[in-house]
Amino acid sequence: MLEKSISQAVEKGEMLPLMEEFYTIQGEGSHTGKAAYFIRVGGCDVGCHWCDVKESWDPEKHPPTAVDAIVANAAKYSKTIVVTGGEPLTWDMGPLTTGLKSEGMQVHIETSGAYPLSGSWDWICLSPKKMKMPLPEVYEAAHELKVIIFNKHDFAFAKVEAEKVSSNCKLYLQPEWSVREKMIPLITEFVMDNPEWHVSLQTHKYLNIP
Ligand SMILES: C[S@@+](CC[C@H](N)C(=O)[O-])C[C@H]1O[C@@H](n2cnc3c(N)ncnc32)[C@H](O)[C@@H]1O
Ligand SMILES: Nc1nc2[nH]cc(C(=O)O)c2c(=O)[nH]1
Ligand code: SF4
Ligand SMILES: [Mg+2]
Repeated sequence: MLEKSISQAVEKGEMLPLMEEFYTIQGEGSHTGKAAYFIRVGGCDVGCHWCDVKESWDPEKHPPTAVDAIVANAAKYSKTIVVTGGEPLTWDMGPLTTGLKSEGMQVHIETSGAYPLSGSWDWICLSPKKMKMPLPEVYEAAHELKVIIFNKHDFAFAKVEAEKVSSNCKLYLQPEWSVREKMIPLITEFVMDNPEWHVSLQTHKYLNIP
């Protein structure tokens, strides 16, 4: 394909910079423990200093891949698909989610909410970041709010963020991996004092799976 037609296809969400795809167990949040096929789309400019997938940030490092091919492949593995990144909402998620849903799949997203909500989703996990705050439409649509706890200030941030989501949105606190030993006791205490919040751990890292 010519370079211009590739960039036009990416613009329309018909091609996406694909970093990796893998069949594993959802390790985090509400669907922890569920088998799912992960589609990791490259490109993110939010810039979390503790991001565990920094290799995803530069979209130029990931080949533009036709959405039809991504869908056909994913269909072989699982009925549950998790689209993550990078920041998937950098791109138009319409064609990808239309394709996945036409195959009867349950389609979940992991997002910072920093860009307009595109695509149609069965489950939206919103993980807000102070550097680039979520858009109002993503707070409204989120099924799950997952706040990463890196330091004590993040508990106050979590409370403010919980005011912005719908009343039936599930609330999770997840320790930033590198400081988990320090933060887990604080998270435990906070959740016992504020039982509307639940603990989320990156269980895939304990299980040694992708
Ligand atoms: C890599 S991000 C990709 C999706 C999207 N950009 C986002 O941040 O939600 C997937 C999830 O991992 C979380 N995460 C990233 N690095 C982490 C770390 N070092 N410790 C704990 N959670 C982390 C993010 O907050 C997000 O919930
Ligand atoms: N097993 C597993 N579960 C996950 N949940 C969210 C992940 C992500 O990187 O978005 C992730 C991941 O990378 N692996
Ligand atoms: S928004 Fe997500 S992908 Fe982007 S830097 Fe933060 S954790 Fe990493
Ligand atoms: Mg991950």
